[in-house]
Amino acid sequence: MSIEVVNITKSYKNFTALKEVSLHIPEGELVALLGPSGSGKTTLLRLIAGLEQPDTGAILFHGEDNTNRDVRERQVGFVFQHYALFRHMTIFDNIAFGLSVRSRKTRPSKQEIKERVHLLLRLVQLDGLAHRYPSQLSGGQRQRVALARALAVEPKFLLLDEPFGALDTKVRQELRRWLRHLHEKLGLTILFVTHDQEEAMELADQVVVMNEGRVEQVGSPEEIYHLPANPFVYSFLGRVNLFRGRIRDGKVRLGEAEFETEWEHNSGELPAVGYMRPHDVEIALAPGDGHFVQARIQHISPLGPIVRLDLRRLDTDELFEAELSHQRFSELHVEEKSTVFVKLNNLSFYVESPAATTPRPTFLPIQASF
Ligand SMILES: Nc1ncnc2c1ncn2[C@@H]1O[C@H](COP(=O)(O)OP(=O)(O)OP(=O)(O)O)[C@@H](O)[C@H]1O
Repeated sequence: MSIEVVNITKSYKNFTALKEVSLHIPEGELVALLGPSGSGKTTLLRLIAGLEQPDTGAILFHGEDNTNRDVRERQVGFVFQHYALFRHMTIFDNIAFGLSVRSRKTRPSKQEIKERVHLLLRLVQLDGLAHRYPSQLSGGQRQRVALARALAVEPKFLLLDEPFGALDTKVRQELRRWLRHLHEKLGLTILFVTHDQEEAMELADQVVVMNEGRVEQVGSPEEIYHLPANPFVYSFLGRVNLFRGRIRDGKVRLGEAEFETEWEHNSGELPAVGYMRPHDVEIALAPGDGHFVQARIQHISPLGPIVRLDLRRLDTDELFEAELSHQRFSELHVEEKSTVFVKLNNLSFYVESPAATTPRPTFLPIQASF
């Protein structure tokens, strides 16, 4: 079942939690809503589920308007961060709950319910635990029961709100792999909320990046990582260095480094910012071809598989980070206070749009040639 969110706005008193949000979630996709705390992810999920009503806009399931349908009519499966199983019920009864409370006309027979629950228990790899109570399971097992319970009523799609948020890293990783596998097996449309970019990148077919009640970008994990639409997305998806400079007549100057770009606006000189990931920073002991600037190593931190260097540019005084493999680091024979040459590689430039009329700045990514 596909989901269409059309121009939704939602306010609480005088606070606008969602601002003109539109989104298309194709049938069968595993989609992540990713954003910082307070960006509106849960609000959007609750509106799709029918737990809240939008001020304006519409929600369509498979092209059919569901905006005014109530939560039960929408046939959505939910799982929240805190598993919220019924503590006084066995695992079997928890999973069977949604079916056994149906009206007599639509309720399956006892035998059918039993078969379905056992099928689901096998699916979530918990067969044999039907007679236990939630307190006798681990956090990861409880969360799988919550998923089985959501699936029992054969929902049109699944909405998961930080489903693994309360679990430790190792269990989270296991459950992610398991959810991916489950999705492949069932082919169900799944929309899940996370503020963990690694979780979104690892699991999702499409990632929706949200910020301050708006959608900043929708794309595959590769697209949002390699072609971020604006500085917010760039910064949210991992560590990043910022180099501030100016653009004029298509040339960006960042301290002593100068870059040709395809910028064609005739708007005089404007501030431009270059973004660069720490793992793209190349360190050398002598300048080579390209854009090298000099920097002094302030601090060296060996961090598992990589070594992180904190550096200070000599031309602009800007601080930035580089991440090197241990092998490259040992080849360089550098130490704190060494001066090195840094290649400004793979920079993405953004200029705040001079024509922006909206209350928030729009950014124009520009292509540069090196
Ligand atoms: N019932 C409510 N009344 C008033 N404000 C609300 C209500 N629900 C949400 N908000 C506000 O709307 C904004 C968006 O909240 P929401 O829970 O959707 O964010 P989120 O992205 O899911 O954040 P988190 O990751 O922290 O759960 C927040 O500033 C929140 O305080």
